[in-house]
Amino acid sequence: MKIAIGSDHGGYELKNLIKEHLLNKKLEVVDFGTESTDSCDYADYAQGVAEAVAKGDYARGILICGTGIGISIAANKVPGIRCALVGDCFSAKATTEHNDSNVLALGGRVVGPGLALEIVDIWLSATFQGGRHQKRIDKITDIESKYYK
Ligand SMILES: O=C[C@H](O)[C@H](O)[C@H](O)COP(=O)(O)O
Repeated sequence: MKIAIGSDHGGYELKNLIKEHLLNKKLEVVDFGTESTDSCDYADYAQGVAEAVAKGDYARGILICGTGIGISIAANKVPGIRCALVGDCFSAKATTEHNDSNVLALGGRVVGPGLALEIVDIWLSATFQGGRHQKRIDKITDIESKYYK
């Protein structure tokens, strides 16, 4: 599985930890930046990762900023992206099973490293359940089509 990962300065340290964790699991991970803790703008990294996932170049994306909020808002502007901001294990499983989220957002200043890695593992290993959930995702896509021509 190919995973695109990106962060702003507020998520930089957690991003490195997650990257190392995924590489140890022999997953293919490509880092879309940022490269340091110097102040930068989360929208730039959200766009890079979200567009790469939407194009189909990567199966999943992971985005981290200070809270996870700004970077998830930005990612969700890219058509085809279902970015879920997650801070607990129950939601990590549910958002794959129910929302088929293709991007995970985390808050580097919110969740500790242990919980963050657990969330990533649960999110990646859960399976989309389809059925009634697919119908609901189709309705999200319908909303997108109304605004993005
Ligand atoms: O939603 C936005 C993110 O949490 C940013 O990481 C945060 O706003 C950056 O804040 P600052 O520029 O004060 O480090």
